[in-house]
Amino acid sequence: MSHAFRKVPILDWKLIETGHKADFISQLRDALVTCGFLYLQHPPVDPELTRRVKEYAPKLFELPSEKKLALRMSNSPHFLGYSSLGSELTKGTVDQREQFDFGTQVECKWKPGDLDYLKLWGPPQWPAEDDIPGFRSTFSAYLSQVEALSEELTELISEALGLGPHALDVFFDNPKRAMQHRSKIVKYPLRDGKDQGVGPHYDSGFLTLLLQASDHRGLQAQDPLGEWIDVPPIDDTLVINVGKGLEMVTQHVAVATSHRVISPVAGVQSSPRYSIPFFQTIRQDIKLPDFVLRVPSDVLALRDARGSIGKSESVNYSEYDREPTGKVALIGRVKSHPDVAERHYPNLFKLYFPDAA
Ligand SMILES: O=C(O)CCC(=O)C(=O)O
Ligand SMILES: [Fe+2]
Repeated sequence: MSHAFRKVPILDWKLIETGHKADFISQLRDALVTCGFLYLQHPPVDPELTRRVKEYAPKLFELPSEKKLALRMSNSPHFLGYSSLGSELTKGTVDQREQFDFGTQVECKWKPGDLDYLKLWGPPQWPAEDDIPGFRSTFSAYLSQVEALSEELTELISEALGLGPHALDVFFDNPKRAMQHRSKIVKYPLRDGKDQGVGPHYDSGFLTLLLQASDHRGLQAQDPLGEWIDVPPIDDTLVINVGKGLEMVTQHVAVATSHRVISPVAGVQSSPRYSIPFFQTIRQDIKLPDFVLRVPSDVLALRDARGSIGKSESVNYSEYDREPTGKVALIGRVKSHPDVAERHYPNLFKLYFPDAA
């Protein structure tokens, strides 16, 4: 028997800042087990920085088309850059969104002869400073604060699972800041019908920290009974959700939840929706089944009391069973962005799109 969650829980970071960590951890455990989604209210990210990042989002898409296309993702073996409307697939269906993929700043370590997935991390394509003054430094400062928050959250999650605060360190490189986390700025334009902004999917890594950058509904999470639950924007919050990687290493105690975005409807809404997810990545070189955590039995009992998770139509990440995490991430990118794959990973492109001309 599974339980519906109906509403996404709201956790207040002020509990951490005012010495109520135990309460926060207990609410966190509950959210991880039952929902896999939560709002984090009053996150430790400078509100002024968040405000400026939100303000930049529409401006980025107002750049002239030729400037956007000069940053097209197919320039980049790292799958970083601009994707025009309709160029991305979720489970074979076109998503109605336009986006810029960025990441924390790293150099590409790949050299000829290395494994192909090592090419996945590398420098983002930034717009020219003159075209959008202050954007790069503002967004980089935001990413750095969200990255720090993601690190704090992984420690709290570890404690919520009854493990020491450092039990999840094994999933990150040392130093952590040598890793590339990804983030993107997404625009969902107005559509005429009930269009797929982004189709039902799970996130692949550990945690996603999402800033809803405009006042639109549209994001929905699927509860275990298959119902789509609204996750509307709430002021001064980030939406945090569990990815398939975290679910797997916690023996499915923390649950990855399928989610989607319905496009804003012309006539009902008057402007596009914007959002800014930050995807926390994990070390590229390990196979997750080799690193499953020894979660204590009282916490496993919470999972068992929750019951099984309903099957859904979402994209899944069965490759985790046999491939290192870096390869799983690369395969995910190949499936979503075939044009980039065709240019930079022709063998994988042929494997996943055998019918392409
Ligand atoms: O735009 C959103 O609110 C969610 C986007 C999302 O789920 C994703 O890009 O993985
Ligand atoms: Fe997602």
